[in-house]
Amino acid sequence: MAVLLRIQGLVAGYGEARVLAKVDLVLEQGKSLALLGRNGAGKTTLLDTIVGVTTHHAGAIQIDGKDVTRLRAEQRTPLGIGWVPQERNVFRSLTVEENLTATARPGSWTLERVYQMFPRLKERRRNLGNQLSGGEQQMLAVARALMLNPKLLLLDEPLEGLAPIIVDELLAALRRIVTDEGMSAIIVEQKARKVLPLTDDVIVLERGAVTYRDTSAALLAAPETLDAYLSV
Ligand SMILES: Nc1ncnc2c1ncn2[C@@H]1O[C@H](COP(=O)(O)OP(=O)(O)OP(=O)(O)O)[C@@H](O)[C@H]1O
Repeated sequence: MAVLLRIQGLVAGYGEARVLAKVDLVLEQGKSLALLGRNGAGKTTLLDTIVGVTTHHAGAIQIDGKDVTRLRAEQRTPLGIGWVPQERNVFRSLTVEENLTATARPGSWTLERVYQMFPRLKERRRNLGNQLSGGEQQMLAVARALMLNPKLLLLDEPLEGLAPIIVDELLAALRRIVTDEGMSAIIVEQKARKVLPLTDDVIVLERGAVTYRDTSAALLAAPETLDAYLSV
Protein backbone atom coordinates (compact mmCIF):
# COMPACT_ATOMS: atom_id res chain seq x y z
CA MET A 1 0.00 0.00 0.00
CA ALA A 2 1.18 3.55 -0.73
CA VAL A 3 2.88 5.47 2.03
CA LEU A 4 1.00 8.65 2.97
CA LEU A 5 3.25 9.98 5.71
CA ARG A 6 6.94 9.23 6.17
CA ILE A 7 8.90 10.78 9.02
CA GLN A 8 12.62 10.16 9.32
CA GLY A 9 15.00 11.19 12.09
CA LEU A 10 12.76 14.05 13.12
CA VAL A 11 14.12 16.42 15.75
CA ALA A 12 11.85 19.38 16.50
CA GLY A 13 10.64 21.58 19.33
CA TYR A 14 10.07 25.16 20.30
CA GLY A 15 12.89 27.55 19.54
CA GLU A 16 16.12 26.09 20.90
CA ALA A 17 14.21 23.49 22.98
CA ARG A 18 14.27 20.06 21.38
CA VAL A 19 11.22 17.99 22.26
CA LEU A 20 11.21 15.27 19.60
CA ALA A 21 14.30 13.06 19.53
CA LYS A 22 14.81 11.38 16.16
CA VAL A 23 11.26 10.18 15.53
CA ASP A 24 10.72 7.71 12.68
CA LEU A 25 7.20 6.95 11.52
CA VAL A 26 5.46 5.52 8.47
CA LEU A 27 1.72 5.70 7.91
CA GLU A 28 0.20 3.98 4.91
CA GLN A 29 -2.75 5.36 3.01
CA GLY A 30 -6.04 4.42 4.67
CA LYS A 31 -4.41 3.44 7.96
CA SER A 32 -4.99 4.97 11.37
CA LEU A 33 -2.51 5.38 14.19
CA ALA A 34 -3.03 5.90 17.90
CA LEU A 35 -0.35 8.17 19.34
CA LEU A 36 -0.04 7.51 23.07
CA GLY A 37 2.22 8.63 25.89
CA ARG A 38 2.21 10.28 29.28
CA ASN A 39 1.72 14.00 29.80
CA GLY A 40 4.57 15.98 28.28
CA ALA A 41 5.86 13.06 26.19
CA GLY A 42 5.70 15.11 23.00
CA LYS A 43 2.47 13.90 21.36
CA THR A 44 1.10 17.35 20.62
CA THR A 45 4.54 18.46 19.49
CA LEU A 46 4.64 15.61 16.97
CA LEU A 47 1.23 16.55 15.54
CA ASP A 48 2.18 20.23 15.51
CA THR A 49 5.41 19.38 13.71
CA ILE A 50 3.52 17.48 11.00
CA VAL A 51 1.26 20.54 10.66
CA GLY A 52 4.33 22.79 10.54
CA VAL A 53 3.98 25.05 13.57
CA THR A 54 7.08 24.06 15.56
CA THR A 55 10.80 24.63 15.12
CA HIS A 56 12.50 22.07 12.89
CA HIS A 57 15.99 20.95 13.89
CA ALA A 58 16.70 17.80 11.86
CA GLY A 59 15.10 15.02 9.85
CA ALA A 60 12.43 14.93 7.17
CA ILE A 61 8.67 14.75 6.71
CA GLN A 62 7.10 13.52 3.48
CA ILE A 63 3.39 13.65 2.72
CA ASP A 64 2.21 11.59 -0.22
CA GLY A 65 5.75 11.44 -1.56
CA LYS A 66 6.36 15.19 -1.29
CA ASP A 67 9.02 16.54 1.05
CA VAL A 68 7.23 19.15 3.18
CA THR A 69 9.98 19.63 5.78
CA ARG A 70 10.73 23.17 4.70
CA LEU A 71 7.15 24.21 3.96
CA ARG A 72 5.19 26.53 6.23
CA ALA A 73 1.90 25.36 7.76
CA GLU A 74 -0.25 27.24 5.25
CA GLN A 75 1.68 25.59 2.42
CA ARG A 76 1.17 22.11 3.91
CA THR A 77 -2.59 22.30 4.50
CA PRO A 78 -3.48 22.28 0.79
CA LEU A 79 -1.39 19.11 0.41
CA GLY A 80 -3.98 17.33 2.48
CA ILE A 81 -3.71 17.91 6.21
CA GLY A 82 -6.85 18.24 8.32
CA TRP A 83 -5.87 19.28 11.84
CA VAL A 84 -8.05 19.33 14.93
CA PRO A 85 -5.93 20.95 17.66
CA GLN A 86 -6.58 20.45 21.35
CA GLU A 87 -8.10 23.95 21.58
CA ARG A 88 -10.54 23.10 18.74
CA ASN A 89 -10.30 26.66 17.38
CA VAL A 90 -13.98 26.92 16.44
CA PHE A 91 -14.82 30.40 15.08
CA ARG A 92 -17.00 31.61 17.92
CA SER A 93 -18.76 34.42 16.09
CA LEU A 94 -19.63 32.36 13.00
CA THR A 95 -22.54 29.93 12.74
CA VAL A 96 -21.95 26.20 12.61
CA GLU A 97 -22.58 26.24 8.88
CA GLU A 98 -20.27 29.19 8.32
CA ASN A 99 -17.57 27.41 10.33
CA LEU A 100 -17.94 24.42 8.05
CA THR A 101 -17.89 26.30 4.77
CA ALA A 102 -15.36 29.05 5.61
CA THR A 103 -12.30 26.90 4.94
CA ALA A 104 -13.85 24.05 2.95
CA ARG A 105 -12.08 22.57 -0.05
CA PRO A 106 -13.79 20.58 -2.80
CA GLY A 107 -14.00 16.81 -2.51
CA SER A 108 -16.20 13.98 -1.39
CA TRP A 109 -16.83 15.45 2.08
CA THR A 110 -19.66 17.90 1.56
CA LEU A 111 -21.97 19.72 3.98
CA GLU A 112 -24.56 17.03 3.39
CA ARG A 113 -22.15 14.24 4.25
CA VAL A 114 -20.77 15.86 7.39
CA TYR A 115 -24.34 16.56 8.55
CA GLN A 116 -25.11 12.87 8.01
CA MET A 117 -22.08 12.02 10.14
CA PHE A 118 -22.98 14.59 12.82
CA PRO A 119 -26.79 15.12 12.86
CA ARG A 120 -26.39 17.35 15.93
CA LEU A 121 -24.50 19.86 13.82
CA LYS A 122 -27.30 19.94 11.28
CA GLU A 123 -29.79 20.68 14.04
CA ARG A 124 -27.57 23.50 15.28
CA ARG A 125 -26.41 24.80 11.92
CA ARG A 126 -27.68 28.34 12.57
CA ASN A 127 -26.20 28.57 16.07
CA LEU A 128 -23.01 30.50 16.67
CA GLY A 129 -19.82 28.71 17.64
CA ASN A 130 -19.97 30.22 21.12
CA GLN A 131 -23.45 28.77 21.69
CA LEU A 132 -22.27 25.17 21.38
CA SER A 133 -21.48 22.69 24.13
CA GLY A 134 -17.93 21.34 24.38
CA GLY A 135 -19.00 18.14 22.65
CA GLU A 136 -20.68 20.01 19.82
CA GLN A 137 -17.60 22.18 19.41
CA GLN A 138 -15.45 19.09 19.13
CA MET A 139 -17.78 17.59 16.53
CA LEU A 140 -17.66 20.88 14.64
CA ALA A 141 -13.88 20.91 14.75
CA VAL A 142 -13.73 17.38 13.34
CA ALA A 143 -16.41 18.15 10.74
CA ARG A 144 -14.58 21.31 9.68
CA ALA A 145 -11.37 19.31 9.20
CA LEU A 146 -13.29 16.80 7.06
CA MET A 147 -14.61 19.68 4.92
CA LEU A 148 -10.98 20.36 3.96
CA ASN A 149 -11.13 16.96 2.27
CA PRO A 150 -7.77 16.02 3.73
CA LYS A 151 -5.66 12.99 2.97
CA LEU A 152 -4.58 12.85 6.60
CA LEU A 153 -6.62 13.74 9.67
CA LEU A 154 -4.73 14.75 12.83
CA LEU A 155 -6.78 14.70 16.02
CA ASP A 156 -5.32 15.99 19.28
CA GLU A 157 -7.12 14.51 22.29
CA PRO A 158 -10.58 14.64 20.71
CA LEU A 159 -12.26 13.06 23.75
CA GLU A 160 -10.74 15.36 26.36
CA GLY A 161 -13.21 16.96 28.74
CA LEU A 162 -16.31 15.47 27.12
CA ALA A 163 -19.24 13.84 28.93
CA PRO A 164 -19.32 10.02 28.60
CA ILE A 165 -22.37 10.01 26.31
CA ILE A 166 -20.70 12.50 23.97
CA VAL A 167 -17.47 10.47 24.07
CA ASP A 168 -19.44 7.47 22.79
CA GLU A 169 -21.15 9.52 20.08
CA LEU A 170 -17.88 11.00 18.88
CA LEU A 171 -16.12 7.62 18.98
CA ALA A 172 -18.88 6.12 16.84
CA ALA A 173 -18.40 8.90 14.27
CA LEU A 174 -14.61 8.52 14.36
CA ARG A 175 -14.97 4.80 13.83
CA ARG A 176 -17.08 5.41 10.73
CA ILE A 177 -14.62 8.00 9.44
CA VAL A 178 -11.46 5.92 9.85
CA THR A 179 -12.80 2.37 9.53
CA ASP A 180 -15.68 2.62 7.05
CA GLU A 181 -14.51 5.64 5.06
CA GLY A 182 -10.84 4.65 5.23
CA MET A 183 -9.61 8.11 6.23
CA SER A 184 -5.94 8.08 7.23
CA ALA A 185 -5.62 9.48 10.72
CA ILE A 186 -3.35 9.99 13.69
CA ILE A 187 -5.21 10.26 16.97
CA VAL A 188 -3.52 11.52 20.13
CA GLU A 189 -5.45 10.32 23.14
CA GLN A 190 -5.10 9.82 26.87
CA LYS A 191 -7.95 7.33 26.86
CA ALA A 192 -5.94 4.53 25.24
CA ARG A 193 -8.60 1.85 25.66
CA LYS A 194 -11.13 4.00 23.81
CA VAL A 195 -8.95 4.78 20.83
CA LEU A 196 -7.08 1.49 20.32
CA PRO A 197 -10.18 -0.39 19.10
CA LEU A 198 -10.65 2.01 16.21
CA THR A 199 -7.04 2.34 15.06
CA ASP A 200 -4.81 -0.06 13.13
CA ASP A 201 -1.48 0.69 14.76
CA VAL A 202 -0.08 2.39 17.83
CA ILE A 203 3.08 4.13 18.90
CA VAL A 204 4.02 5.29 22.38
CA LEU A 205 6.21 8.35 22.88
CA GLU A 206 8.41 8.82 25.95
CA ARG A 207 10.47 11.97 26.32
CA GLY A 208 10.08 12.71 22.63
CA ALA A 209 11.19 9.28 21.39
CA VAL A 210 9.16 6.32 20.12
CA THR A 211 9.60 3.54 22.69
CA TYR A 212 6.86 1.15 21.54
CA ARG A 213 5.17 0.34 18.27
CA ASP A 214 2.78 -2.47 17.35
CA THR A 215 -0.70 -3.10 16.10
CA SER A 216 -3.43 -1.58 18.26
CA ALA A 217 -4.97 -5.04 18.65
CA ALA A 218 -1.70 -6.39 20.08
CA LEU A 219 -1.45 -3.62 22.66
CA LEU A 220 -5.11 -4.00 23.63
CA ALA A 221 -4.47 -7.69 24.20
CA ALA A 222 -1.54 -6.91 26.53
CA PRO A 223 -3.03 -4.82 29.36
CA GLU A 224 0.11 -5.13 31.50
CA THR A 225 2.19 -3.59 28.70
CA LEU A 226 -0.39 -0.84 28.25
CA ASP A 227 -0.30 -0.06 31.97
CA ALA A 228 3.50 -0.14 32.07
CA TYR A 229 3.76 2.45 29.31
CA LEU A 230 0.91 4.69 30.28
CA SER A 231 0.31 4.57 34.03
CA VAL A 232 1.48 7.63 35.87
N1 LIG B 1 4.97 26.26 23.19
C1 LIG B 1 5.92 25.61 23.88
N2 LIG B 1 7.10 26.15 24.16
C2 LIG B 1 8.06 25.47 24.84
N3 LIG B 1 7.93 24.20 25.26
C3 LIG B 1 6.76 23.60 25.01
C4 LIG B 1 5.69 24.24 24.31
N4 LIG B 1 4.66 23.37 24.21
C5 LIG B 1 5.07 22.24 24.84
N5 LIG B 1 6.32 22.37 25.31
C6 LIG B 1 7.09 21.34 26.03
O1 LIG B 1 7.30 20.23 25.15
C7 LIG B 1 7.19 19.00 25.87
C8 LIG B 1 6.17 18.11 25.20
O2 LIG B 1 4.88 18.71 25.29
P1 LIG B 1 3.64 18.16 24.46
O3 LIG B 1 2.52 19.12 24.67
O4 LIG B 1 4.04 17.85 23.08
O5 LIG B 1 3.34 16.79 25.23
P2 LIG B 1 2.07 15.86 25.16
O6 LIG B 1 2.59 14.47 25.09
O7 LIG B 1 1.15 16.31 24.08
O8 LIG B 1 1.43 16.10 26.59
P3 LIG B 1 -0.10 16.29 27.06
O9 LIG B 1 -0.68 14.92 27.10
O10 LIG B 1 0.08 16.88 28.42
O11 LIG B 1 -0.77 17.22 26.10
C9 LIG B 1 6.85 19.36 27.31
O12 LIG B 1 8.02 19.32 28.05
C10 LIG B 1 6.32 20.77 27.20
O13 LIG B 1 6.59 21.50 28.37
